[in-house]
Amino acid sequence: MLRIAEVHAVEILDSRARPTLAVVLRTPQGLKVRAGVPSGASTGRREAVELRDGDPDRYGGKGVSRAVAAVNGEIADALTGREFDSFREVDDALRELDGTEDKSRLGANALVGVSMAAARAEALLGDRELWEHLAAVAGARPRLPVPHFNVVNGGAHADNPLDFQEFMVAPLGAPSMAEAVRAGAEVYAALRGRLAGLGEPLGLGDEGGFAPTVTLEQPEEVLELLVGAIGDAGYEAGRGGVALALDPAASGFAADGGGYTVAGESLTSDQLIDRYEEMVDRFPVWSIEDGLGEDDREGWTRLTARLGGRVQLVGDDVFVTNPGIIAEAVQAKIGTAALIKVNQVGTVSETLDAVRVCREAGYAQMVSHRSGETEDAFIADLAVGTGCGQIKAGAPARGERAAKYARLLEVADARPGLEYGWVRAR
Ligand SMILES: C=C(OP(=O)(O)O)C(=O)O
Ligand SMILES: [Mg+2]
Repeated sequence: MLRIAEVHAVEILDSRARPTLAVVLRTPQGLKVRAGVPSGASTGRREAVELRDGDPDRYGGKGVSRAVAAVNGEIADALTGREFDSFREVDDALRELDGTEDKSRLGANALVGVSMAAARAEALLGDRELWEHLAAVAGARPRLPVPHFNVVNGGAHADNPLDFQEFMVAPLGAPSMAEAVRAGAEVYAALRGRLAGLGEPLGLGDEGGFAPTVTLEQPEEVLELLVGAIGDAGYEAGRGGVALALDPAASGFAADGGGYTVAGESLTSDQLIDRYEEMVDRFPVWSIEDGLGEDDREGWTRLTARLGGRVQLVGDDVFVTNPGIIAEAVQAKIGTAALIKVNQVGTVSETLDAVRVCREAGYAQMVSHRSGETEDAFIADLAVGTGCGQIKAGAPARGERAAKYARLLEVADARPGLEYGWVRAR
């Protein structure tokens, strides 16, 4: 039973110095919880709509005063003093109040902050850790996820020539959460040394990975560098040690008339698939997210048929954490896994529904941060609670990313019995 005494939003800044919301929720028992709302840059077209003010004189139109006002006005009026059986009922009330398919009236950023806070309050009221509560609600077996550290940034997350957005290292073979985080940090340090040796500036992209501007243009050059850095740090590059994962975020370099442009070269979908196949042959790449654009559904089906047996194919822009869209994609044989982002669908309970649809279809899941983050580590608990076995939360540097890894370490330390690692979806 969850009774809401007060819900209140404050405008804060995210990790890109853009406004977002912090939501504070109080219960009559004197409990106070807080949630920070993340925000993406390379968003899928069918994501739930983040409400921005559009006033060019404030934050270039990116202000959130309308979303803040929605929480402090309509949402607070509707929820305060009410008693709910569960946070799912709070989510239902939020959706009903908003009244749109895409949550555009009150804003998915307003809704998701309240939803996260409600889930957190309910966990505390039941004297449970958030991950324990989410596991109970989802009917899942909790597990510590393989962290995917985004160590080189490009695309929409960096001002550099790299078209691929994310180059990640994933310690699939680590024996524990603590060893996985250590591997991520040691590879990051080794990579820093290699980049310095190349004369690259050591500036960072939005997710805390390096953003080389001078010597690297082709994705294969970055993969080669990463294999070198993994070796420098004393690890084996591969599934038994530290593997590689990509999020090209291909919608970001899709050409207008169809096809793609990578490092100035025009490629058809099939040529880009050939290129991925060569990467998988040459490098220990174990997972590719958004290898093709969200509108290239036929290409996605061919990509899945060709590479789905060799490498995990994760849908992000193409699935947008939407249970209905994922169910359609399963029918169309698109991808083998889904990225799971709470703000992409706009409530925690719909996020758990998306995870369930994946699980039933034998699709793997990777819980994800956004490129604009706060210090809130909700997704660490979500990853553990759903037992999905995978998380991506950026580089092992910068407070807003490190906070997620810190929370995973804290859970691992408190519950030595929890297993670490990736799980085959079926
Ligand atoms: C985390 C991502 O970036 P953003 O938050 O900008 O969508 C992503 O594309 O997976
Ligand atoms: Mg992505």
